Amino acid sequence: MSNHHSPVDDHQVRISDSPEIPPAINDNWQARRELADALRRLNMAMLTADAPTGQLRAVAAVVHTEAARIEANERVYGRKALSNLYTSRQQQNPDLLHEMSPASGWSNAVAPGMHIWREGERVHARVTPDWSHEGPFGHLHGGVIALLFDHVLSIGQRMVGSIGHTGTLTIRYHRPTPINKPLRMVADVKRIEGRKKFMAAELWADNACTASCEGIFIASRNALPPASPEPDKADT
Ligand SMILES: CCCCC/C=C\C/C=C\C/C=C\C/C=C\CCCC(=O)SCCNC(=O)CCNC(=O)[C@H](O)C(C)(C)COP(=O)(O)OP(=O)(O)OC[C@H]1O[C@@H](n2cnc3c(N)ncnc32)[C@H](O)[C@@H]1OP(=O)(O)O
Repeated sequence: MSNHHSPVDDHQVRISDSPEIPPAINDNWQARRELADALRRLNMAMLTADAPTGQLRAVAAVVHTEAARIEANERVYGRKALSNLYTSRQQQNPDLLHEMSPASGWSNAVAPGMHIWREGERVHARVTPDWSHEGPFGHLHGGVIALLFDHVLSIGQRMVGSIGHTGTLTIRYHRPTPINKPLRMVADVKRIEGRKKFMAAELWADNACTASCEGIFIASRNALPPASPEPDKADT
């Protein structure tokens, strides 16, 4: 599982070129998306309903029972192991990051479900955080904003080669960011110096830029040079 020459390599992560969320890779992952949606709904219901104590305990018992049903299957821990499992079943390069990421994964109930796509030399993102991401009353948690920036910039690196680690993120919070409405993000690469990519991004709600971010991402020593014509061969 640790073979870094595996055909499944996170550095191959693709950026969509469509503002529409692509279909799940198969029916199993479609079902995972549906379960993640149900879990988000449950979480939101718990956070926003004046529910009686007995009802909350009864639902907790049911959910534990249902979780045990799923836990009884063979366990595969981590995106890499799961990707390798799918590859061994002849499904090419399943790109599970977009399903499993804690920032954008449609099949990860803790993610706010962000979609990222490329237009020209920029990446765009759309996300609608909700009450489960509240920080200041009625507004988005600053740490969630940092998560969204980190992820959009990380994916944006694919425009110019492979993905490197986040080295530094510098965020300026201009004004409180609303929740429960679609937010837009845009990111691009400002310059490349050796293994360092200098990136920038903005977060927009309606017609206001509520936060902006600069990020320095450091490519691995073994990564191919930036803007390689064959970025998919980048290695760890
Ligand atoms: C094998 C790693 C490949 C990277 C893979 C990364 C992510 C996974 C890949 C794909 C997943 C797909 C999508 C990912 C989606 C989300 C991921 C979000 C990204 C993250 O969530 S990722 C976790 C948070 N992240 C960390 O957990 C980093 C911990 N840290 C380290 O792993 C090292 O610290 C590292 C690698 C940062 C540097 O280590 P190093 O040894 O390669 O660097 P070195 O010292 O050689 O410096 C070389 C030049 O970078 C400058 N420099 C060094 N450090 C800097 C810094 N922090 N800020 C600004 N500049 C820095 C120096 O000043 C020098 O600059 P100069 O050349 O000009 O002198």
